[in-house]
Amino acid sequence: MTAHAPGADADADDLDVEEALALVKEIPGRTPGAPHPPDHRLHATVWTEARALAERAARHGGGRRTGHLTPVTVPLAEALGLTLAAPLTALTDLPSFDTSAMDGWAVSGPGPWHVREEGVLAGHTEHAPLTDGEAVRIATGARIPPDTTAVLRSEHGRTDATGRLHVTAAAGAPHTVTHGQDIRPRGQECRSGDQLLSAGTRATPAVLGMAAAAGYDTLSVVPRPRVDVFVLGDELLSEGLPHGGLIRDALGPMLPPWLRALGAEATAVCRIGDDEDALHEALTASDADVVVTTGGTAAGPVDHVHPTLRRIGAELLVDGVQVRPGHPMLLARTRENQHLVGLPGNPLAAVSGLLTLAEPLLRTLAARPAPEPYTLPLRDAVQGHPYDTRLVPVSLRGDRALPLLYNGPAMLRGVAAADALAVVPPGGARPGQEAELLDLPWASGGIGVCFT
Ligand SMILES: Nc1nc2c(c(=O)[nH]1)N[C@H]1C(S)=C(S)[C@@H](COP(=O)(O)OP(=O)(O)OC[C@H]3O[C@@H](n4cnc5c(N)ncnc54)[C@H](O)[C@@H]3O)O[C@H]1N2
Ligand code: MOO
Repeated sequence: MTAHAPGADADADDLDVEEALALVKEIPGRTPGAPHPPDHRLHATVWTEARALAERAARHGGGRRTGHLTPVTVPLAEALGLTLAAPLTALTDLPSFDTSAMDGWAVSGPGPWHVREEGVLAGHTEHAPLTDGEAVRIATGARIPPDTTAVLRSEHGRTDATGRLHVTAAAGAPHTVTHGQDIRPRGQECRSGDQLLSAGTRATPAVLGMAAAAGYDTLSVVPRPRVDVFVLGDELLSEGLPHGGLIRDALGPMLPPWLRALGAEATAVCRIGDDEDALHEALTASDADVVVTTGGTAAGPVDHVHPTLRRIGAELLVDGVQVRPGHPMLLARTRENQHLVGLPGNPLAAVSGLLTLAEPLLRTLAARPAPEPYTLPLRDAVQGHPYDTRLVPVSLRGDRALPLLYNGPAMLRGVAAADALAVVPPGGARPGQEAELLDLPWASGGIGVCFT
């Protein structure tokens, strides 16, 4: 199975005549073999630079040097998945008192010991000091009475008929009782004021547990960027079968959970037809940090994104990217604290725009770390575009990436079965060639982790 099948054919169809000719003939004045983009595409941004620009864009908005949104304080349970805005500093010693690590007896000095009447339970307040030769029953986690020298585990001791406690033997030798045995001393894990985690750490379930243990009720975190999604197009149906030239909206159901996996707060999708005034109204009314539009990015008669951006005086930061699919994608600063990512309408082109422009922008606003870049060899050859980077859905099989079919701009069939998108450089890739991979969030983090 290779990528030279339905999707690749569809992608080849997408080349204009000038580009297609460039595949087979040299351009005068150029080094043989070195392709040159046609003039009308020179303004399109190189793919890697577009990603860097999207990351930097966040740093300019609102005069934020770090690029991330202003931190907020939230209850622990609401911090899951967010980034800590301040170091997590212990508010207490841990353990906060000397505790027993085992169920058994707190003992003082060498045995045998006289056992006190009352037991000691976890969470109870301080007990009277032990005297030398004395023991008291103790539970795991209970506060150690003063002058305890060790804890004897319940399975290592027995009381005789007179109530005295003795160490039992194993394999002929008595269990040892060393000084401090099975006692967790106060401050063993940390002292009050110790830094447990640095700012920038992601609040995982384990971090929430650590914070609670260290005395926190709330955490200072970078909030999720709020995203409004505007789906453009008169031809879109929200239910039922395609009919009469109308098709199902594939992006409305896909974008909010995907944006959430990228760290955003995206709830409602606003369906706007091919109506320039409605788009203008929705855009000027939005107070979201980021607006994501779908469709209407090209130069067709009802492609209203560019005219609307001009109308509101937005600054175009990226206007077309040298990537397939998705080359008409755009990024604009609509106002001081708001950006707009214009995703092309073709569904896989929209995915490409999501990973090229929305991911770096949202990651920076949410103060998330950039994913570690990695590569794998491609199992099969992938046909390249002459000038543009290609993003091709792949399935990860052991230590190889298998390029998937049905990777044309209008298709989701490939990406729906994929674990990642392979970055294929201009000119294509040979079998076995290493390709950079962009993981799909559910493949790397688990679907539950991403979308809760
Ligand atoms: N003259 C040119 N035409 C086109 C160019 C070009 O460079 N010159 N680029 C092509 C490429 S590449 C793409 S991608 C599309 C981008 O078009 P738009 O962003 O303006 O999107 P639309 O025209 O609105 O739609 C394109 C296509 O996608 C379907 N679509 C739109 N929204 C959805 C949705 N939510 N769910 C499913 N499908 C959707 C729409 O019906 C169209 O078939 O422009 C090319 N044209
Ligand atoms: O057809 Mo277009 O390459 O952006 O999806």
